[in-house]
Amino acid sequence: MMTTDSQDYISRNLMDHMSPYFAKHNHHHHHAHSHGHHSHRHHSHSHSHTPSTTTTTATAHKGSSYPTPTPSSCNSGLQTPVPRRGSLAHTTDPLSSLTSSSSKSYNTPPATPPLSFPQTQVVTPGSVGSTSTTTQAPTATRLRKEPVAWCTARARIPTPDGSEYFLHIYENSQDKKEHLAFVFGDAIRSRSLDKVQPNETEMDRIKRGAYTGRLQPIAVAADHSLTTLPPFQEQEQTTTATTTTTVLAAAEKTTTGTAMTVLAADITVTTTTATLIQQHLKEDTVMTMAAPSIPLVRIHSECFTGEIGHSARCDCGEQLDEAIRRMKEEGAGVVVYLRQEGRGIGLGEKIKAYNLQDLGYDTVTANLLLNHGADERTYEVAQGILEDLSLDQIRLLTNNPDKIEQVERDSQIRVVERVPMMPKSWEAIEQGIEAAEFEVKEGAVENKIVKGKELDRYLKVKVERMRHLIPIPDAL
Ligand SMILES: Nc1nc2c(ncn2[C@@H]2O[C@H](COP(=O)(O)OP(=O)(O)OP(=O)(O)O)[C@@H](O)[C@H]2O)c(=O)[nH]1
Repeated sequence: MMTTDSQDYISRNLMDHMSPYFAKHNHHHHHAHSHGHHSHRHHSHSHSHTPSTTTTTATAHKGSSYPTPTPSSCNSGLQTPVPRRGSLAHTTDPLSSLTSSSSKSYNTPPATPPLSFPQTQVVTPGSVGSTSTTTQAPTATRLRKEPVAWCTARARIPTPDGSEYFLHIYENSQDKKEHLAFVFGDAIRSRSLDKVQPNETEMDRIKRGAYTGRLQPIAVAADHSLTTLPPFQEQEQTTTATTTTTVLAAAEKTTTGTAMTVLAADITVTTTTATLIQQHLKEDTVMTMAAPSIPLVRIHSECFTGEIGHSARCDCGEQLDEAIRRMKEEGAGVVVYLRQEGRGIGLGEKIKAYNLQDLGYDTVTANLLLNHGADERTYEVAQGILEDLSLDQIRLLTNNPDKIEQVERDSQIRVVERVPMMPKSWEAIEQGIEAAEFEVKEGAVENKIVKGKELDRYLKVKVERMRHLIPIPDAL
């Protein structure tokens, strides 16, 4: 799936072809390190996260009496010492004590990111490949201090049809949940994951997924001790590439003091250290990169019932499946999976809301009757994840205008296109066919579509009370 499309993107990592542990992936990646020039945006940590402004919010309803119902988420063998890079030990990062351990538990996230990012980063507006956009980023120069979200681990997930994606695990500064990103295609990289951490070894990086290409099995000793890795070799690497896109002039200092400079037009990337330099690195190469297309993104909120529980009360499972199917089809894209169950009220409260819905209250009113907002979700973490993936221009799969507004708010992220998600059962109605006859497209995991009276009512309320942009079929 990701043989051609992924080349449309600029490789954001300098570690391609790295060491014999990686299967050489299907193409010449290139090493125009674009992290530094990408947007480091200002983020106000001080503003509180107001609930959605979409609808009549909870406050007006708190404590009110119930109105009349109106129908309508190991390796003990890794002891063998792997040569450590002395230069990496010299860090001024005050957070280094938090960061050197590769056995950090994801369940106890630090209050601050594990990596020292430059204290202030001047961002010049615009980005790589900003050619075919309809919305322009603000022109003001922005400063930001800390990232909101950072990737702690990543691994390849093969899917039944033979395609695959990389699941990224994120920690963040806002809550203690593990939010996720399903990344399709090889070109979309996490800046925080790729950054070299103090004292880390090659194996540390492999364990947390900070490699490019694909891992391949190594000989494991009978006692399961780790086969000795060849010594790490530091060398200077210069990669030259030309690009047809406009690349911002930028400079970045990593935690190790590595200077990386990206110049416009003819990009010359020079690193003196930082990356795990491959012994088998090819000679300098020159290649032309196409302008990257704008990636498809789905910002999806957790829904246990709809995704795991086969519920026909909502179309959440179908939406997740459809988003993944489309990204497989395009060979690129990201599903940002936020642990905001029940529009932020949590599974237990959503279950209570379902009882009220069975009494006839609609999905919005049921939330309000439980003293919750109609929608308590926030999108700062999603913004942080998109920023970490260097995605500031996106095509967003959604029917929800509130989501678009919130993801763009106080950020340079721009939704350059909204890609609608028509519920399949409504699509069937529009096509004048039975839901059973609806042809589920190749690549979908579920071949059944969600349908029923409850779903129709839920969808209608989203249109009527939550501004969702889907046409209600005439037959309803
Ligand atoms: N409180 C509550 N939450 C629900 C209900 N049904 C689904 N959800 C949650 O709503 C979230 C999905 O929100 P949706 O409004 O379907 O979709 P959206 O993400 O806002 O909009 P789209 O991008 O257009 O799909 C998930 O967190 C679900 O758990 C419900 O009846 N009550």
